Amino acid sequence: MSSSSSSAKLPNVIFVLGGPGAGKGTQCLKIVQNFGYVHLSAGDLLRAERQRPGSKVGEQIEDHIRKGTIVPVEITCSLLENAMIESGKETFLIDGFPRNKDNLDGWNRQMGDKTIVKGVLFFECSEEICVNRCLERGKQSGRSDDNEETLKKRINTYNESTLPIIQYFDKINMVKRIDASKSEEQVYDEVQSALNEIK
Ligand SMILES: Nc1ncnc2c1ncn2[C@@H]1O[C@H](COP(=O)(O)OP(=O)(O)OP(=O)(O)O)[C@@H](O)[C@H]1O
Ligand SMILES: Nc1ccn([C@@H]2O[C@H](COP(=O)(O)O)[C@@H](O)[C@H]2O)c(=O)n1
Repeated sequence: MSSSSSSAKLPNVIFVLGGPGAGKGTQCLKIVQNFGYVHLSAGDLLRAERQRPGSKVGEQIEDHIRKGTIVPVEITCSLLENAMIESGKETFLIDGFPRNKDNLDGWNRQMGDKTIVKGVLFFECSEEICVNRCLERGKQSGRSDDNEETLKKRINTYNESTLPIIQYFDKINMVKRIDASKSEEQVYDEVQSALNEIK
């Protein structure tokens, strides 16, 4: 992975991580409006690919989403890279990625020389709040994974596979912790301070 000072010409990336329902997508929308980043949600890209007529990996993606497990990085990273290229822009919030070691290793292989990772926004939130937010969202979202059974698996995947990735970034001082249990406005105040420090 390129460090923050390797080249001014490469696209800049901020990874956005946190538990399911922590509020990553909500805050990314606010950031886009005020900071001009392009928001790419790995989950949204996977859901769109799952629906795309003719997709060879649609069933595989659906299987992982229903089980709350992580899609192989070759699929997710290609979707991210294509979306980055199509946007024609140079600053990206990559939301919900890297979710496990396979994601991180795959990113480093495929994108490590093509991007600069500037930092990680970590939306810290209790399991209870995350689950409640997802169940509330599930009443309207139509998402096949916003239900109690899948949420147990998603939380398990988060604890076992994603937290170690956040800890890895923390050890190399790349993480900005945000208290995501607060109101949307309070969380966004913390987000702005964090982004100003990353820039
Ligand atoms: N600070 C907040 N306080 C209360 N509710 C919130 C807050 N932030 C987001 N929400 C609500 O919680 C739900 C989950 O938020 P959001 O979709 O942004 O989470 P996420 O981290 O992107 O989730 P996922 O990773 O599962 O896609 C949404 O219904 C959203 O409106
Ligand atoms: N890097 C990723 C991101 C997501 N997934 C799959 O999508 C599901 C929903 O993700 P959200 O970020 O929208 O909550 C997630 O549970 C995974 O099944 C993935 O495989 N890899």
